[in-house]
Amino acid sequence: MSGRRRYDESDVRVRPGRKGSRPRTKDRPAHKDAVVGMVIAVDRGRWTVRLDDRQVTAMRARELGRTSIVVGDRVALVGDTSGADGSLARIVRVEERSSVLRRTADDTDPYERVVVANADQLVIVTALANPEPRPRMVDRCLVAAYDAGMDPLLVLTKADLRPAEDFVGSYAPLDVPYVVTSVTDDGISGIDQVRAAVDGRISVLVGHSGVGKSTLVNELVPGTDRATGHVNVVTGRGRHTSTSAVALPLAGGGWVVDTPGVRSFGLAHVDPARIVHLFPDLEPGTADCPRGCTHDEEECALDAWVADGHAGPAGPSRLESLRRLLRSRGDGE
Ligand SMILES: Nc1nc2c(ncn2[C@@H]2O[C@H](COP(=O)(O)OP(=O)(O)OP(=O)(O)O)[C@@H](O)[C@H]2O)c(=O)[nH]1
Ligand SMILES: [Zn+2]
Repeated sequence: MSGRRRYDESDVRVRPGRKGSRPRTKDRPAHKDAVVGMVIAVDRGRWTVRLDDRQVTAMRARELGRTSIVVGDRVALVGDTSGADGSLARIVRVEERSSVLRRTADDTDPYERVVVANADQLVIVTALANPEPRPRMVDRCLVAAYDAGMDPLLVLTKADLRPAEDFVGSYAPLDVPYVVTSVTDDGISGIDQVRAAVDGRISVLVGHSGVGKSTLVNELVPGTDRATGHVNVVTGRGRHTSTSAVALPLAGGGWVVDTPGVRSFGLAHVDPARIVHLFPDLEPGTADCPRGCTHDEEECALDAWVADGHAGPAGPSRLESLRRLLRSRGDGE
């Protein structure tokens, strides 16, 4: 069954069927006349695809089997690609992905699934107060971003309620870029910095309810009202779309992908070595670790290495940050 294994781009290209149960079409057409666009919304077996000058509703061609096609995917379309009311195109190919962001499995769905493809930045929105920041959630997002090959950006909202210093301080050893925002009488202070950071890129926004994500999105994407289900902007359908990821066009080029239904990311597959690799100042210190060291255990050689000053004065706080990220994989928050 398709659900037993994780699909990736190589599956998309070479294995159209399910585990060989479906005979591969000998004459699989090259689809030279296909047009390529980006998936901006997915809703009940229909994909909304943005082409240069129009938006097209499409279905998945049978030859693709149950291949996952998600927001951000670049897909080739054939058939009626006019985008006219009631028209339906066929997705016949999914282009190779440059990044995949996975959400974690939940009780009803034991498999990790790709939620967004080809995004290059993960914007982690956290309120400085009301609701209280959740550092462990932020840590998990950071690991997910690094693992997906995406740049992280912290957006710290509601600075009018609490200064950002303490929170920023706890991330200083990680050197994560951040922007501080607050709603004022003249609009949102800090929004220009956010805009500059997302300009021309594909950014995925994550954050818990109430942190001010909609406030930011409404400001970044004029004409979007996330609270009312952004009906007109994307799918032309109703509110239910707001539980799945959706890509919204930025005025200055690029996209923000809102992920209302995504609470957590799958990190179980992340190899500790990949996290250590993000700490080039500490990495050489693992040479003396026992085989299979988790780097969060008594035998870990990093403690002595840092104590000997090899990682400089920032060593201890860097090691603490590394361990925090390593532990965040098991949090499941
Ligand atoms: N004091 C203060 N309040 C803010 C700020 N930004 C947003 N809010 C308020 O916080 C509340 C939640 O904002 P939303 O933008 O709806 O938050 P959200 O993250 O989209 O939350 P959901 O819609 O539940 O997903 C609203 O009452 C906003 O007016 C801010 O910078 N300062
Ligand atoms: Zn170790």
